[in-house]
Amino acid sequence: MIELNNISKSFTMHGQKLKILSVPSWRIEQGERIALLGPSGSGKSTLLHLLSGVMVPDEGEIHVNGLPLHTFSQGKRDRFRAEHVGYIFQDFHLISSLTARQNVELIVPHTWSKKQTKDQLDDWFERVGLKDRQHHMPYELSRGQQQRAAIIRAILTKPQLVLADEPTGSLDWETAGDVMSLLLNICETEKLTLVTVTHDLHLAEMYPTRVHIGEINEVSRRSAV
Ligand SMILES: Nc1ncnc2c1ncn2[C@@H]1O[C@H](COP(=O)(O)OP(=O)(O)OP(=O)(O)O)[C@@H](O)[C@H]1O
Repeated sequence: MIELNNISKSFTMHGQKLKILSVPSWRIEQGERIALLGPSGSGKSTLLHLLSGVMVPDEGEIHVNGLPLHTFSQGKRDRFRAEHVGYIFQDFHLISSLTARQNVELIVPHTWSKKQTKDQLDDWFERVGLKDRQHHMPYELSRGQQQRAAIIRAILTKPQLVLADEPTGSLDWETAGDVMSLLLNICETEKLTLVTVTHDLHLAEMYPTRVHIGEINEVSRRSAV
């Protein structure tokens, strides 16, 4: 379970301090799959950065399965992210000089044996429909295929939290539906907690839970009035 309490976050731009987030309380249950909606600039990505520990709140508390993320040093937050968070980006962030499989191999925990690694990767590339393309370079893959490889990279270690920021934003509508459905199915089967930022109301309909940022962020609620 993830709990946010009395969170605030401001940025200073051109000497002016601007409050972006004011979240009195938000609770995400283990295994929930949430589409996070809201207009551009309403703080959705900032909220994901707080959940992943990329940023810290100015005030307030974030607990992830009991871990007080808001008290962690940057090094401890980096380790937390590496161990407990899977991140999916709009533009995939695959390393262009490595094959799809090598990109995934990069995050295999050192505790996994060679056999466990081979079995897991064989299984996942088959499950996402990339068995025949896993040894191809990213530029040899379609955008949808690249995102499928990026999804394996995000979920392979069964992180406590999967965060996806516009994961289908650069895909055509049909591929977007397929990729979103794959991501949702994997998180349901593996019981992973998923928070996805999307602008696409149609894709958000696929999610069991939809949250408009105005429901949790008092700043964007005020600015929407
Ligand atoms: N590091 C930063 N420094 C200064 N301002 C920032 C920073 N990160 C975000 N902001 C500002 O915070 C506000 C919210 O940004 P954020 O990216 O969280 O919005 P968003 O809802 O994800 O928008 P979009 O849907 O367009 O991606 C914007 O006004 C943005 O300019």
